[in-house]
Amino acid sequence: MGVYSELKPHTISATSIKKLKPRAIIFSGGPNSVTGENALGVDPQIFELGIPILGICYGMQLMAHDLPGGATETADSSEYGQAQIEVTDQNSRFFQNMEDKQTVLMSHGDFVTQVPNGFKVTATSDSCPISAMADPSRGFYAVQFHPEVNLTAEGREMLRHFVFDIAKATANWSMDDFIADAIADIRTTVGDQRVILGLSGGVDSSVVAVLLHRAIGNQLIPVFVDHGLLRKNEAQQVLHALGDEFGLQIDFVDASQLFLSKLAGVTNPEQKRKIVGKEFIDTFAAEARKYNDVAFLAQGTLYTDVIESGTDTAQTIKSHHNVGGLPKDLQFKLIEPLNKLFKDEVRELGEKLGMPHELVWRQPFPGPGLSIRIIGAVTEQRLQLVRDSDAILREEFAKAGLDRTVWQYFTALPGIHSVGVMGDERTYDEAVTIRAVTSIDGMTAEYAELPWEVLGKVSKRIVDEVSGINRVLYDITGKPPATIEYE
Ligand SMILES: Nc1ncnc2c1ncn2[C@@H]1O[C@H](COP(=O)(O)OP(=O)(O)OP(=O)(O)O)[C@@H](O)[C@H]1O
Ligand SMILES: O=c1[nH]c(=O)c2[nH+]cn([C@@H]3O[C@H](COP(=O)(O)O)[C@@H](O)[C@H]3O)c2[nH]1
Ligand SMILES: NC(=O)CC[C@H](N)C(=O)O
Ligand SMILES: [Mg+2]
Repeated sequence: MGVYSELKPHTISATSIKKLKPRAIIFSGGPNSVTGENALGVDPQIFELGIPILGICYGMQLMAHDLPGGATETADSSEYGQAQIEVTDQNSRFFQNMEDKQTVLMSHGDFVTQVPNGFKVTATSDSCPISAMADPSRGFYAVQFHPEVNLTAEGREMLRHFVFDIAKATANWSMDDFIADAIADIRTTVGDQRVILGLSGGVDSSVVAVLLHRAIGNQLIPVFVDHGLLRKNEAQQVLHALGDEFGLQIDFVDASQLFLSKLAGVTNPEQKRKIVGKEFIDTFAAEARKYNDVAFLAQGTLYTDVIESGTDTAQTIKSHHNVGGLPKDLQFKLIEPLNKLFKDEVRELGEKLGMPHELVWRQPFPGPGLSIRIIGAVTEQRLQLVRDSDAILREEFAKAGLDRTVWQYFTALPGIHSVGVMGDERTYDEAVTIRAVTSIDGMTAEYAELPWEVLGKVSKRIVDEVSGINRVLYDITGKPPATIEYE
């Protein structure tokens, strides 16, 4: 929204907050329970600062738990997914000028059962009678649902009401400030040393490449690793797009045999991710040894990667190879200019930096590549199945124009074998699933509604052309409760 903001841990004292002179405080959600052993609390003086507070999910439950008169309890059944709420307070500034019925994302097991003194209920639903509450006299607002995710249809508007109408913040922070600050920062940190950049051909690392190139020119060494887990023809395409066309001097390393040998027989998803993380670092280190002054490793790490990998207060959902998958004794200092941004912000940045449209809007591809799309052990043969089926899917999506509307789409091997009959012969082969989602930042996603015709064509082609696949499934789960990738 163009408002400068900072993320702080729940342990920050009211005195430290006061020194920062914030316009408002937002308490985020979290996996713990405010009534449980591992509850994360705040300094009670925070409520006396006279600063507006918005509590979201855990944040709301915390307000009800800490403020006199309120209560939070764990109910018998949880609520995960989109829900309809009804705004009951027409004068609420949080919901001003909005329809009474709102579609929101609920993701909780605890419920506020009594609003604290001074609060009133501002929205309700059958499954969550206190869906929102407010005490406008103190500037305290709270919602059980998640206005910060795109599955809450009017969430952004609600947040705007809080930020601008209630907290009276001003929008004076822009991507241009971000570019200038990031470049200045990189120059100060790096001095005259060299930086290795993990370059994947994806949006994030390409944006980092442009920022670094502007900041330190030829002190940058972009390294692109083929770990044997890339998509069909990907290595050639990346070298062509970023090397030949974009003009980067890319250091290309074929480490596929090494990665595949380390992954052999490994089935645990977290273990796979850690192996990939470590092998990447070892590969970068081997490249760094060719020069004598490389102290830094730059990566296109986004905030999503950080938060999903787990922090002091956020649970590990999956260890992204570039964060949670890094070895403990990392020999590089990290440069990660995008680690507070989300994908949509990085794309905006890419556009501002004048990067090619196809690159900026390329679908994300995870660093561990096809290894996390193969449930069970990764073998050359199974890689071939997922690689060939994915190439067919991408080709058909491009023909149908779906590559422009679907956020991410790929095939995966769920590890199911089933009986088929092909040419009068019995088969007992693997199934492949199609995953296609719409999203904005990858934090939440919905399965894409695809034309049957396209699905049918993809299914037929995969079974006809990829020997070893006899069944094609379509995954219709959102995130939450699933995630986009399979591991
Ligand atoms: N094959 C690779 N070679 C070198 N570095 C890589 C490779 N794959 C991933 N990385 C590093 O890991 C980081 C995280 O990967 P991630 O897939 O999230 O970002 P990306 O590839 O830059 O963008 P996108 O999300 O669009 O695929 C990258 O930004 C890059 O620094
Ligand atoms: O570079 C990456 N390293 C990883 O380890 C990783 N895991 C997931 N992803 C990508 O992140 C987004 C959210 O993924 P999930 O819903 O599967 O958690 C999706 O866009 C995923 O493709 C990764 N990217
Ligand atoms: N998303 C959240 O903040 C969840 C809060 C709490 N863990 C609950 O289940 O109700
Ligand atoms: Mg990638």
